[in-house]
Amino acid sequence: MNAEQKIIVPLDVANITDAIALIEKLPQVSFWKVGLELFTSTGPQILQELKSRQKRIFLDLKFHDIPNTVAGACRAAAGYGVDLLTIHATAGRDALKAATEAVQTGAAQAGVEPPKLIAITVLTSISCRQLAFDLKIPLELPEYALEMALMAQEAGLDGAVCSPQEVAQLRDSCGNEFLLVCPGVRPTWAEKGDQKRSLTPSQALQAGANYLVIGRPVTAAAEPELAWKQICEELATVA
Ligand SMILES: O=c1ccn([C@@H]2O[C@H](COP(=O)(O)O)[C@@H](O)[C@H]2O)c(=O)[nH]1
Repeated sequence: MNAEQKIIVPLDVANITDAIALIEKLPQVSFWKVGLELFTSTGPQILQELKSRQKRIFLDLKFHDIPNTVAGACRAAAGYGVDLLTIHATAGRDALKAATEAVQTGAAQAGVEPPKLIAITVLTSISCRQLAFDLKIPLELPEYALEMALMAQEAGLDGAVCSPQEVAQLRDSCGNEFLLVCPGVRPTWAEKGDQKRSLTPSQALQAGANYLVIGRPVTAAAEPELAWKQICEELATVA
């Protein structure tokens, strides 16, 4: 896989028209992420649009509910034939196990390949201070992220979502087969926005990420194609 194929670009737009415009503006992007805003607005129609263009799909719905409910949602989502699907690790061990089984059932019923199910460890918009003082978690953030990843791995998930700042530690502990997907990636020239635990694309890849989720540095750039090219050039130096 070349460096370009390791970048996932989020379609964080309000409607199908804006989504298609963005997909057509960036024909080089092979892996798109559909998140809460767009899926809530369009439903599965956007997945069909991406499939008709032979794109890979990360369906980032971040399920977080009781085991029976996340299992139902995972069965339905797996039936769409997407490549990656998310659940919050903090849904708990039983929910993670139920979700793992449900993606297999849902995909088999629909006759498609099951998605890789990956767990959100700690949102990249959360700082160490917020974890301690707002969420009252009495562990250091990297340690907590690792505990969440290990629980997900024990429950049978395929990987985790973590910030680039924790990816090296998770890679060491979870091994090379465990998928690690990093949002919160920022080239030196980009605004951080609400991302609190960033590294650059090359640093994130060198630290052990399988995939980088890079949104606004590309999609909100004055020239998205140029921003994409700059990121690919940076990654080519490490890949
Ligand atoms: O911990 C997480 C989990 C998911 N995300 C998602 O990734 C993208 C990041 O977009 P940027 O514009 O590059 O900030 C976005 O869709 C989030 O929902 C995350 O940022 N952190």
